[in-house]
Amino acid sequence: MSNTETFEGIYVAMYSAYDEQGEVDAERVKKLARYYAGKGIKGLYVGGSSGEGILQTAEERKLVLEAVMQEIRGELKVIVHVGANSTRESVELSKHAEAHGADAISAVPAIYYRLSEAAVETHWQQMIDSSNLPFIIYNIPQTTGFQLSPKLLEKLAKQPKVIGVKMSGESTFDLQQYKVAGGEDFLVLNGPDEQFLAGRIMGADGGIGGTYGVMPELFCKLNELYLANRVTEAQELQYKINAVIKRLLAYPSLYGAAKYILSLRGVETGQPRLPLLPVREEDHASLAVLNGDILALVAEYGIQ
Ligand SMILES: CC(=O)N[C@H](C=O)[C@@H](O)[C@H](O)[C@H](O)CO
Ligand SMILES: CC(=O)C(=O)O
Repeated sequence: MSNTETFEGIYVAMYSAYDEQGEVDAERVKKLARYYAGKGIKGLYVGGSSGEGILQTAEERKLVLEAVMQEIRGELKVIVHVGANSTRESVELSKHAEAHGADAISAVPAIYYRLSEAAVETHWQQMIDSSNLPFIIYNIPQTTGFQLSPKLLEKLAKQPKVIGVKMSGESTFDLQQYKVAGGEDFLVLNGPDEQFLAGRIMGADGGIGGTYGVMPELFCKLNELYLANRVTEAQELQYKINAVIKRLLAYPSLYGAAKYILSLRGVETGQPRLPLLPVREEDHASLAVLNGDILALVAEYGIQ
């Protein structure tokens, strides 16, 4: 099977799961992974922006991945974000991911230092060389400040292990250029949830998203409508999804809001870790309304 066939589809960017003291809670991680396993998605993206990987120690990140693998290995594909500020730690996490049966690794460039393209290339290359897992570049220039050039992508993609890019930049033209630069079987996963449909039309093979976690069913449906060429209905659903995303983004903390919504469904994951702000008590009531509206949309689309 080709890489794109193997990995295309909808990936929930999984949130962190902490106990009430803010410690990683393996049981809660498992429960969260189990919740998603029943939703028709292709897989999970573990330890990315939504998963707060860069706010956790290497030991905590390992614990999270191990819990996920114990719970849903073989049921869902698992792409694990192993990017850390030091190459050394990223390599350690890559090896751990391979040892525990993850399906692919992925990484942002290192942050803080303004790194040259050569430095980022070396950083990624060490991870690629340290395991036999497929590698998916994570391009998110608005948070890292690093803009992946199609030239570097093309160079990296020549290696069989470099199978794709998670494109969180907002230009769908850049997305399409990555698709071209990567070649025939290069996987492009859409980042901005607000333009999933646009990304798909411009060449993405699926998506990984931070808001999918509160409405995975709706993104699966949107993907289905796209695949069935029902573009008008797909656009209508994307608009409805975007109204939800706009409401989510109006809170001081996207992940705080999303995690609170999950708690209303019986899936407890605690608060995000500082400096990401916790959900405010004064927002509980409006988040309950938002949760109701999401569930009504899911019902409207006839999804269980
Ligand atoms: C910049 C950023 O975090 N992008 C995420 C991943 O690509 C998205 O999934 C957003 O969380 C989402 O589109 C909401 O704006
Ligand atoms: C938002 C996203 O895709 C991530 O968690 O990395």
